[in-house]
Amino acid sequence: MTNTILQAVGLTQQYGPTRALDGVSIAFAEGTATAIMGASGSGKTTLLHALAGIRTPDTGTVHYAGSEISGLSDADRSRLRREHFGFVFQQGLLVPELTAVENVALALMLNGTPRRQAIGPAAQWLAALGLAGLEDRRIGELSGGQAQRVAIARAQVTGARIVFADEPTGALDSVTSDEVMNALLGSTVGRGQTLVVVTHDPSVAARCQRVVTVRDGRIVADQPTQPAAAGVSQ
Ligand SMILES: Nc1ncnc2c1ncn2[C@@H]1O[C@H](COP(=O)(O)OP(=O)(O)OP(=O)(O)O)[C@@H](O)[C@H]1O
Repeated sequence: MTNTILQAVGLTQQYGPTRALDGVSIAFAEGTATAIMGASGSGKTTLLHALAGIRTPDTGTVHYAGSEISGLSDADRSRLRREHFGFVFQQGLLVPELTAVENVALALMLNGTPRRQAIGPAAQWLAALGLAGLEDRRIGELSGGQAQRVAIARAQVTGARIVFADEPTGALDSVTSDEVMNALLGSTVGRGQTLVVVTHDPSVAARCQRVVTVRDGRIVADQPTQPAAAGVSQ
């Protein structure tokens, strides 16, 4: 029996005349990778933000590891996000003035870890993602795929139990996209953690165990992928 780590019930979100979420209920089993697909404007990012506690929906609840997060104060939700969740976006939102290892260490430092204790684990994560030797490069001195792997290391260094990714391969060519997905899957579901990834790319979705399709703020399909297609390779 798999554990449900995240569960949303009845999420709605209205932006003026636009119903971005229209009664979405969904649960995620721990240790699985789920792709969220759908046309532009269908509500994918709004759903991801509601699930991750970035934004409180108008109505509905989100439970993480059995506790309701939708009712937490902003400060408590921020702490929960920093300590339990990791984020990877299309543009990695890395700090260009800092080096690769400093960007990763920053996630730990924001949680109160002193810099000298943060650098070691940050360097270990970079090495695990194939970036040994590039620790002291600034972000502008890395390729797009390398920078996304720095973002994955930053999302994971705090021990995040769920990684939320929004178009993590959107700016990459197909070979680099595949490498980044290998890194993302290997560092999450490959270690028993959970991945929720918004993507337009069917080849990214095919690497996940489950594909959820959103249209007009509703889930219109929720299906497992072919077992042969899904999978984790390092
Ligand atoms: N802050 C906002 N204010 C007003 N409308 C918004 C806001 N955020 C999103 N919307 C609208 O809500 C709908 C859903 O947006 P959302 O970003 O969730 O879609 P999406 O499926 O992620 O799209 P894309 O694939 O283009 O990123 C869209 O019609 C969008 O214009």
